Amino acid sequence: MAAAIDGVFPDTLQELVKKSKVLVVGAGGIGCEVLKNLVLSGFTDIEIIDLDTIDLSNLNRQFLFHREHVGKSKAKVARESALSFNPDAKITAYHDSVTSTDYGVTFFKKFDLVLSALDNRAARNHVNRMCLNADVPLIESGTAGYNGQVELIKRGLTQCYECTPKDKQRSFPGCTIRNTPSEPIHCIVWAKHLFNQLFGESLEDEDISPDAADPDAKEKDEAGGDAEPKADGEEKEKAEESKEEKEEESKEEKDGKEATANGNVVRINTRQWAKDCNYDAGKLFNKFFNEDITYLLRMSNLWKTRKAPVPVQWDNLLPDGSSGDQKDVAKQHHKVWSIEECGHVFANALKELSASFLKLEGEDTLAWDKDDQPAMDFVAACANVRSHIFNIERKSRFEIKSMAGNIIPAIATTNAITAGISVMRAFKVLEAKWEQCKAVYARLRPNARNHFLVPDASLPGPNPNCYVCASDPAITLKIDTKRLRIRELRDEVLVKTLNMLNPDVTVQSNGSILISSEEGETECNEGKLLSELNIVDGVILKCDDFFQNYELSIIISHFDAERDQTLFEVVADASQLKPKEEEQKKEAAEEEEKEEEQKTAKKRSANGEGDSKDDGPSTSKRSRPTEVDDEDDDDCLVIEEDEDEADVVVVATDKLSVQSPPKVGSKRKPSEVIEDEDITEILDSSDDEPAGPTKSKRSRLDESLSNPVEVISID
Ligand SMILES: Nc1ncnc2c1ncn2[C@@H]1O[C@H](COP(=O)(O)OP(=O)(O)OP(=O)(O)O)[C@@H](O)[C@H]1O
Ligand SMILES: [Zn+2]
Repeated sequence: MAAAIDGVFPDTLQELVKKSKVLVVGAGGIGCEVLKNLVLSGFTDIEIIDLDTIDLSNLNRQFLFHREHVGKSKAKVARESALSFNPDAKITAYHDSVTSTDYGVTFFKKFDLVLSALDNRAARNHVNRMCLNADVPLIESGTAGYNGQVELIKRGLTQCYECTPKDKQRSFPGCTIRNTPSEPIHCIVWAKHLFNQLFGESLEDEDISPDAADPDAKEKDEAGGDAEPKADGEEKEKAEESKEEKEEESKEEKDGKEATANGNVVRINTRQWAKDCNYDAGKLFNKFFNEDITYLLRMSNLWKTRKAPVPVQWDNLLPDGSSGDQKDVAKQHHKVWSIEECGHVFANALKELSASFLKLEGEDTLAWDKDDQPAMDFVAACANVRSHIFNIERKSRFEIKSMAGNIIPAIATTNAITAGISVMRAFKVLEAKWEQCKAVYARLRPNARNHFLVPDASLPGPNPNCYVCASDPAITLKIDTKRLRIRELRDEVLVKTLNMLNPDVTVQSNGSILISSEEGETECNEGKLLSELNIVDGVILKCDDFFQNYELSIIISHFDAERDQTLFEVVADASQLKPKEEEQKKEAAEEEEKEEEQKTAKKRSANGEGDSKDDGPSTSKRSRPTEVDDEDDDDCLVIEEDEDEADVVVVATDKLSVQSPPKVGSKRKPSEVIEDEDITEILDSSDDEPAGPTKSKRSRLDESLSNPVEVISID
């Protein structure tokens, strides 16, 4: 405990360190380093939480763990190892998710400071909300490869984690994944879904079979609208059949289809069907890569402007029933496997996965994990076969692993530097030297002043429009109310996008309950479209997450989504949604301006002055502080705070505003629930917009909404 030695720290800081209670969230790459630093700095009252167990692949950078710890709780082993630095420290470890209801606001209030070392946005958002509620300073950190970032979040003083919109996580529409992939990632996502359909948690919106209701597959009439497909041939039949099926089956598991002798289609569950086939590699391969592709080819409209896929047959691929014993192929991680090799890998992985799956005896499912060899082999092989079929470049297993896991390789040094900065920031927080707690960015290349660590120029204050930390948060939800269902509003919008845990939603105008956090209370609403319940343009919803002590108003703004468009978009700052008239005026003014510019440019080029530079439209959107331009960096060898980071680029910030105290939880009692009949009655009484049938027959939620592909970012 070097820092506890007299003279290392000023006495006051030494005292503060000794008597502070801190929480570390995450015991991975950064968390292990943070814990070690805290203990070595003299902190003696620490709690640490991590939901995971130690994986072999963690050992190259998580130095509190060793080979014998593989499979054990990260938090618990981290605690044991850290105690070896100071056996007198009191460290409590929780092998649990920080989002569990066991760790509510009261739990967070115990701490003087929270240091988060997480790897995903959902958990970060949650910790952010808990710290705001408990009014505990949070030091938030993250790394991505050589880039690292540490920032302080303190209620009323700084931006919170959700004050600035984050880059959209990359996601793909369902019909692109199921019908018209054009990039390797589309095939990788499809292969992961296939894994889940066979062995994992099978989600309806991860269906891998062709989507016959794809609007692109329909004929367009002269006006450009949707027309029914041609009445002749199987195509129509299939589309009709699928339409009906989709309408009737929405919930239950589905997928496999087999034609009986009399031409009827018997629906069977893909998972069950695969089991019934004894996981015969040839049969499964032919279904996914031959029959389903042949079916897709019948949707001829899809291939008018695209290159048509070419089905692959197992027997042509691996003649003579070749069993696929080439085990070593799968070990060639950097090689791009041939299609035959993919076939071998597929067969071997299928054998292993099905054996593991059957051992579970229907009680559980397998979880896809990039570090699980057969699971990764399976996805790599299937993704490549599909890529081959759609004439997309194939990738090596190594590349696919990185794309499937969205991995930017973790760099131990960056983690160590970032954790070091986190703990140095912790000292400043304890001393309440807030101005010295500016965010710091670690970067690969030195800036013009030869610095690798660059602090922000200022401590950005809270965004008054933030939908989390503002005193009365509200968002506008642009949403296709004719295609999105209440269940999707809850799961995709409120939980996945707005990060609530278990929301209650009421309609502001009449208090009717749309979504209840009590199980079963509003089940009858779940399958209904928003528009069916008169949740249409202009309606305001009140959302309340009791556990997060979080209330949010949602203003519904309806739009008709196009085929490849996601069905909703959260607009945190309502001023971005200009009234239509104003928008038109603005567009007209811009148009005029453009014409004017063009005229000037023409004149200039006529005068030999060259083209004018188009700087593109300006945006008033605030962005998260990003790394500063090299030329703009100032003396900032970090940590020893320089007060004069003068010409560092400053991201527009709002003035500090004092937060209102956290709201007292006001859990609604079940007795206040309005029965379904009431809802129907109230909703029917509104004539804002008729609850007409949906335009598109697709009943599925776009892939993009249901399975955002996470991209690790350091924000
Ligand atoms: N909700 C959560 N509650 C508690 N811990 C969490 C939660 N979400 C993520 N974590 C933990 O945060 C840590 C982040 O560490 P890190 O980024 O090094 O990830 P990793 O899983 O150890 O490594 P990699 O993802 O590169 O294999 C992980 O140990 C992870 O288990
Ligand atoms: Zn905020």
